[in-house]
Amino acid sequence: MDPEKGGFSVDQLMELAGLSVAMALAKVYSKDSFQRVLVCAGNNGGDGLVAARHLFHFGYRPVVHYPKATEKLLYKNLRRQLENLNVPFVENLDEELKTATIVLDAIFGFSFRGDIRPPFDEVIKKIKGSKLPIVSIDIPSGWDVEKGNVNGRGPEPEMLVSLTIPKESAKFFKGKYHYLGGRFVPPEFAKRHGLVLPEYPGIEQCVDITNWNGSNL
Ligand SMILES: NC(=O)C1=CN([C@@H]2O[C@H](COP(=O)(O)OP(=O)(O)OC[C@H]3O[C@@H](n4cnc5c(N)ncnc54)[C@H](OP(=O)(O)O)[C@@H]3O)[C@@H](O)[C@H]2O)[C@H](O)CC1
Ligand SMILES: [K+]
Repeated sequence: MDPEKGGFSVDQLMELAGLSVAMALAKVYSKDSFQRVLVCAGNNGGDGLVAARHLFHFGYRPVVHYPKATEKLLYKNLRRQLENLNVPFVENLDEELKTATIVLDAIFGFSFRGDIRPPFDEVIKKIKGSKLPIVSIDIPSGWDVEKGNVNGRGPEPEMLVSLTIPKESAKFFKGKYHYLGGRFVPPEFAKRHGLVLPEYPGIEQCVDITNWNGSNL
């Protein structure tokens, strides 16, 4: 456990974040019309792998493109969990984009810096070039964390699922649906850091913030 993270292990945060992403996606895109979810995961895209697992259990048929697999135990376990469900790990993005109904962008988050390096430059180019709706986790991949889609490098997703609190760049999001997930911020912590969080309805793990004007928006 890392006291820096308020006593949560990374696995815990990732599980809750990934669950909230799967739930948010499922609220907007029904499994009957959007069954085949192409999850594109970056080397740190653990929440994408978690979301893929939950989407499988919700009745979707996810496939995962994970071109730079991380060898840390946490990530190996997340892979094993998906393999045990026979969720395919796919290589050929061009082929998969022909049959997918939606893309879940779990490539980069708030630690993305500089120019997009291989193999993710191609991945981002391909998902951008497809006509499929894109759901981005936390920050659309390739976007500057603060300034947004600098030089149009990243996709313009139809849906954004911010985690814990919308990041600076979320104010540049022009898509249709904006949700917040990661329901684990202690109220005292939020108060100390001046974070204004929306209220989660009932027992939900995510909240629709499309028309909300709170922190960073
Ligand atoms: N956002 C939240 O509130 C939560 C996130 N959670 C989990 O946290 C990780 C995200 O971890 P983070 O380290 O921030 O990772 P990123 O997704 O931003 O990826 C960073 C790695 O990407 C590589 N990188 C960075 N810049 C580039 C670039 N220009 N081109 C190519 N690759 C780049 C870099 O790796 P290298 O080894 O290649 O240097 C970075 O390490 C995520 O898994 C979430 O699950 C929590 O779940 C909850 C809250
Ligand atoms: K992302």
